Amino acid sequence: MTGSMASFDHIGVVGGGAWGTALACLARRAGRRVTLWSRDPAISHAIAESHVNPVYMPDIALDDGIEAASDIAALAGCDIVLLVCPAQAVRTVSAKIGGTGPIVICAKGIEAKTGLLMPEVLAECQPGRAIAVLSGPSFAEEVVRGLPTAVSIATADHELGRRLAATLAAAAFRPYWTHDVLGVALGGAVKNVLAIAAGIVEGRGLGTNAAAALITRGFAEMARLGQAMGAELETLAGLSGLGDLVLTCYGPLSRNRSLGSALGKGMTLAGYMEGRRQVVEGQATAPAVLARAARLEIEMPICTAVDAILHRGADLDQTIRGLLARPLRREGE
Ligand SMILES: NC(=O)C1=CN([C@@H]2O[C@H](COP(=O)(O)OP(=O)(O)OC[C@H]3O[C@@H](n4cnc5c(N)ncnc54)[C@H](O)[C@@H]3O)[C@@H](O)[C@H]2O)C=CC1
Ligand SMILES: O=C(CO)COP(=O)(O)O
Repeated sequence: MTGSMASFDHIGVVGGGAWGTALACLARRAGRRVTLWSRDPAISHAIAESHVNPVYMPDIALDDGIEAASDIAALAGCDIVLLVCPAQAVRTVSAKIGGTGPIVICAKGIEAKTGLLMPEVLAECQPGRAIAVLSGPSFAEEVVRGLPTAVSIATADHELGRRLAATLAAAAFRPYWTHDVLGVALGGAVKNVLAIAAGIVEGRGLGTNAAAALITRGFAEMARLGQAMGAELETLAGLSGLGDLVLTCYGPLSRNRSLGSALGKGMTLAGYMEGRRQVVEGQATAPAVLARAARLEIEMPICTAVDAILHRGADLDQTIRGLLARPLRREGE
């Protein structure tokens, strides 16, 4: 089912970063009314009035007709709200969203202080409210440039999934829907940690064989944890899991991969992040993934290595040697 009968008309967007800006443009292309709130009012007003995001996407002309809200309360009247802030801010920001319409989580990560996935956080902050997760291989800049992109939208309610897909679909944007909320949220969170590892492989000059092995064995880690938590393998092997893993591990636009690449070239985490405003989700999510995996007794050697390099002062080359020297085993074990 497509067309106006099935769609929502007025879309609220929370967050004026790269992805919130891209989703606001997309929703305009899909023919919707769009109201965007950013915690930095200068950004939402520049998007609405000058069609540019001066901080997060300065070189790209944006779609017109996006309305700026100076108060998040203005989004209470929207039919749906896209929540597009960093994962670690989702709890605080979501508590301020009024109204009763569905909230579509577009952040990818795990809350560090609780180990909860984004839909689990929302269930605590907005109990009883319909929740969906939008995730998949989708660099914001390519979406704004109108390049073809496909994503997953997960929600427990099948009919809502269809409506959300119909609402956001545009000529070059193709959402698929699924009921596997946990699988979509988990895949998007774990891929960011693995993308840091892929960046290290690139920055350290370990070669393309190593990059392919990293993606494959990284996916095995994602699938092990995801299945133990109740996610479906089909989802993990889909756009929001394997699809986004491949994009961020190979795509130079990835901020997680770029951090890894800098670490691989010898830079420190603090040095890389200094003065940088863009979120690098894998940093905070790495320890949270491991905490969740430990509870289920799941081994995640690549994610463990990333966490050790980022947060435990582990030596990069020694950590890589350690991974390569792990006991040999049957593939698929
Ligand atoms: N950039 C991309 O290509 C994509 C990003 N995402 C996800 O979307 C989420 C947001 O990413 P981006 O927009 O790219 O990040 P960004 O770094 O470009 O922008 C982050 C936005 O969140 C706001 N923000 C930061 N802390 C906040 C707080 N405590 N309260 C309220 N607002 C706060 C910032 O002011 C900014 O508007 C992340 O979870 C990311 O993984 C998902 C798909 C694609
Ligand atoms: O999630 C993304 C694309 O799907 C963006 O990845 P980065 O956050 O690593 O830039």
